Amino acid sequence: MIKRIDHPRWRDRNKIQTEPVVELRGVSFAYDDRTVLTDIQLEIYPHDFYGIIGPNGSGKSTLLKLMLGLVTPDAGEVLLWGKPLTENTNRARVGYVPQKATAFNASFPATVAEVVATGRIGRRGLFARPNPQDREIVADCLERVGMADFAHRHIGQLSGGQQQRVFIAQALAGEPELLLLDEPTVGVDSEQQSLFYDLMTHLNHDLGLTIVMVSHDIGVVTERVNKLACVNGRLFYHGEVSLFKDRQTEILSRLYGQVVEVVYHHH
Ligand SMILES: Nc1ncnc2c1ncn2[C@@H]1O[C@H](COP(=O)(O)OP(=O)(O)OP(=O)(O)O)[C@@H](O)[C@H]1O
Repeated sequence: MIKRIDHPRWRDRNKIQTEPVVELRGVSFAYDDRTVLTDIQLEIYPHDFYGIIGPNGSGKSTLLKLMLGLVTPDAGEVLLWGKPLTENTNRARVGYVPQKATAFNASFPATVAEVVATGRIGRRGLFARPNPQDREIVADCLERVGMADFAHRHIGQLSGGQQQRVFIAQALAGEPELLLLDEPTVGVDSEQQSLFYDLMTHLNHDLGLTIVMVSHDIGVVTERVNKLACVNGRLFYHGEVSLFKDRQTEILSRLYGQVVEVVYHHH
């Protein structure tokens, strides 16, 4: 699975990448008549590890859904790799781990390997039988997330943190170049959380995967991502984390409407 991602254009990290992977141009969106996002303008570039933070109900998940084409903007445009989403034939290049993916019924009748194999559907079609290459990719993705030993266990019998790794493997099985994750560390203990971020850093640095992640935990996120969007109906900040940190108190108090103390976890 790495071969396709590990293309020379991904390897040369010093080369200036001019085309954003994701671009939102003046995007507004309402559920029925309730406006959730207004005039969102942002670009996400190859190799970005991009965090999205904001209060509850501020439109973070909706922002990801716009990038995925699960909802369509009322105004403005969403582009992936320079093409409007409506014309995009490359959705298979995007991996998605939705919110609460880990709230799994313990009796769900599927093994870890079967769940990860469903991540191949975008590549080989719904009814095609898995071939040896599919099986190799599934095994490789489980290995990558440290879950190879659990391949034949039932998904419902795993802990939240283990299930989370399986769903990341499922997304990776589609060989994405862009990985979108919605609150992936909710309900995961701090040790698993740290391992999760190590895995994301590995995928981002070593495989050149572009990662966009919604999170509540400002302290951890700002230690790990390189770019950040602060959203609450509109964008309050969008850009380098280093520049965010210089103005963090002011940005966060505008974003949350109160003074916010950021807790940093040191491991
Ligand atoms: N399918 C839907 N239909 C109607 N309203 C919705 C729908 N999905 C979300 N909303 C509303 O839109 C607003 C933004 O929701 P969204 O899930 O994008 O926020 P969020 O920042 O991800 O929230 P949280 O941090 O609580 O997960 C919320 O007020 C929510 O209640």
